[in-house]
Amino acid sequence: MDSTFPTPGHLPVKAHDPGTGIVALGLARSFGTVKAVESIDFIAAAGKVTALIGPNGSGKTTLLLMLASLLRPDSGSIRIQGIDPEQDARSVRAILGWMPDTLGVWESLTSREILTTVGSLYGLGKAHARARAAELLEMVELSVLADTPGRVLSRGQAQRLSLARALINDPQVLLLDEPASGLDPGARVQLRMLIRDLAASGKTVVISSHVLVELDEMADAAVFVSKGRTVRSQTLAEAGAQVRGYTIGVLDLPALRRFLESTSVAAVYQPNLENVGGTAKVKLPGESQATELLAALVREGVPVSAFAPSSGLLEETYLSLEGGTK
Ligand SMILES: Nc1ncnc2c1ncn2[C@@H]1O[C@H](COP(=O)(O)OP(=O)(O)OP(=O)(O)O)[C@@H](O)[C@H]1O
Repeated sequence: MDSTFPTPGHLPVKAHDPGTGIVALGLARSFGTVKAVESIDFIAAAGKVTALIGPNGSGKTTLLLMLASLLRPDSGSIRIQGIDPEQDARSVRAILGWMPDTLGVWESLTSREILTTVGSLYGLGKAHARARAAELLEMVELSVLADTPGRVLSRGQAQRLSLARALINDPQVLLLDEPASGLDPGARVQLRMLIRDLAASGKTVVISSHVLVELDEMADAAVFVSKGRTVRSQTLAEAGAQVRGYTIGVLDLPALRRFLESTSVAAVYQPNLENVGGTAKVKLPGESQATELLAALVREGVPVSAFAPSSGLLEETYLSLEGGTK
């Protein structure tokens, strides 16, 4: 494929080294009369983590299934590392790791047996499959449960096994559907580090998730979908540069109000009931303006006790889109 595509920020750049990442354009897929995916463009670069974000029922899983060659699109084109899954599903599956939102575990098999079995399905020899299974069990910290049956795994443990399963063939492209769901806070931090490492090693990583704050720390770019359509693509740097709500906490609200009014910054004020302090909510055009405002407040002696974005970067975009798509 060799043409120009809309990229995050909508800059028409030469999209692609055709050998890398994912390029899906104009995708549509219906189930009977339900248009699960109506018009989705999705680009994910190699070496980056791309978030797929959208409300329930917006078509994320349907899109991932098409990218994974498990579902045929009614129309549109897909290239995974330059390969068309409709023409060559086998080659796509060989380079792809798929972590579904819920893992069907073979209940009587142990975690080790599940991984070695999947390994042999990918054509790994017995010894290689066993070694790879041991390595992955170690990586997702399931070694102690390696020989207990799948049915006794907790939801979080099953999620970790699912991730290990998705990595068995050392895939170049990883599709993760809600990977953090069911994980405790410690396991979420580990997952985040693991995903960053996988991207740093050159893999194309796609994550569908509702936990937007977590994606802020994990993703390089995001594609927002709603009602089966792509409604926005942006990099995290672009998200950081957009208008954003900030909450300023002060010990002296009248002093803050005087300062903001003198500099024509509009705000919504919320006084404390028991003292002269309170909070103000403001909209600022970007992170550098936020830095400047904070510095000016400190310089002017306004007693600031808190200064923080009112929501996460991606959450800000999500909420603005939600408002516009309802
Ligand atoms: N096999 C199917 N048969 C009929 N309708 C389907 C099928 N799969 C999905 N749909 C419908 O297509 C729409 C998109 O579903 P999809 O699962 O892709 O959304 P999603 O964004 O992944 O949702 P969630 O965030 O809740 O997981 C929904 O209205 C869903 O009911």
